Amino acid sequence: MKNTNTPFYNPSLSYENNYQQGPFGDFSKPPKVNIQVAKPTRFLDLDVNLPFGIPAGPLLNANYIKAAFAYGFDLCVYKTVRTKAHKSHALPNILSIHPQGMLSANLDTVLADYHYQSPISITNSFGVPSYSPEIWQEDLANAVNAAQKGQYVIGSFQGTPGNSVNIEEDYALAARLVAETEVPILEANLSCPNEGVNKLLCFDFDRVERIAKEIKNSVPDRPLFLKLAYFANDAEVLPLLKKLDGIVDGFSTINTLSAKPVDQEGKPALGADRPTGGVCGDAIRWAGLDMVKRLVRLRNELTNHFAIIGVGGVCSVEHYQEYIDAGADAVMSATGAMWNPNLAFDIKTQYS
Ligand SMILES: Cc1cc2nc3c(=O)[nH]c(=O)nc-3n(C[C@H](O)[C@H](O)[C@H](O)COP(=O)(O)O)c2cc1C
Repeated sequence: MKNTNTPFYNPSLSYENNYQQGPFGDFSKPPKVNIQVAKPTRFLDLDVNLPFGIPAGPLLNANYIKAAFAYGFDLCVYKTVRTKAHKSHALPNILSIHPQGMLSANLDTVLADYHYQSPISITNSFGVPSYSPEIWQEDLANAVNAAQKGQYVIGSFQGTPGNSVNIEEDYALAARLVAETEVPILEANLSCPNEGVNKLLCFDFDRVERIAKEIKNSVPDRPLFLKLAYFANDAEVLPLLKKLDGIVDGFSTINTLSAKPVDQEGKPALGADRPTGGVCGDAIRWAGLDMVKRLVRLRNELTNHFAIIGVGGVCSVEHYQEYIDAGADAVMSATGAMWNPNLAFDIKTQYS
């Protein structure tokens, strides 16, 4: 294990301070190089320089998106927004975790602390904060304008119980507000808890179908991705894919695997009120790859045409290649990119 670079998001500062002061490390200054790939790749019906980028979360605002574009990340997801302002959880929001071997999808207990080491795995716990639309719409439009040739912003959003008459309408409203910024691609985050049920929204297939239809009715002219959690086998996700055929344009997967982060004494490391946290980074790559292979297999079986964005544990050129070999149309890295802002350039060096 070795120590890591300065991450572009500072885990020891609050979300608000990161929003105001970041990005940090290399992302706070222009890159020393500019590596281009020889030929663009088709993604949806767009030409993208390299189908690689940063998924929803670490790119908090236009300043982060601009830095990510400058560092060659060509698909940049603007952090998930809501229809009303929503506060972040208090610190800690990010802790390093040290799983013994591979993390399972069954709520493992893992040691969590502040020793960030490579290969990097973390737990993140923010509660999907958002500023109000008055603030994020202008900023997102600014981010969209920063894209250079072959680069695209994806606007991530989610509905919030209580913000509209029902959750379906709130997703549709959020989609409309995001689309007003001229963002070219939409992504609905469904890997959030379902109302009143101890399960994620993406496991409630009827509701997901209703949400996807409402969004499409509301914004018919923009490609729509759904962000999915990990499904452990083909049979579990097959009915969802059947319901969504022809409604959505693609899936981005995975979000995080849940775990119980604990300190040296075995107490909840995120605080007594947060016994579980989402794990991302190296420890979940197996699950992201498993999901991509599953979706590729089922896409072939169903003769569907959805696009797949592979996410989870991408920390190196080899990991990017593993996802492409598995059949992903595009690949993204959150944790890996946070601790290695030159990751897109590393990959482009191999492909140029
Ligand atoms: C700091 C941080 C914040 C995140 N916030 C969000 C979010 O707001 N919406 C979302 O859909 N996913 C969010 N995620 C999950 C990532 O998009 C991604 O699915 C997950 O981190 C797995 O990728 P990784 O292993 O490359 O980190 C967040 C991840 C991190 C590290």
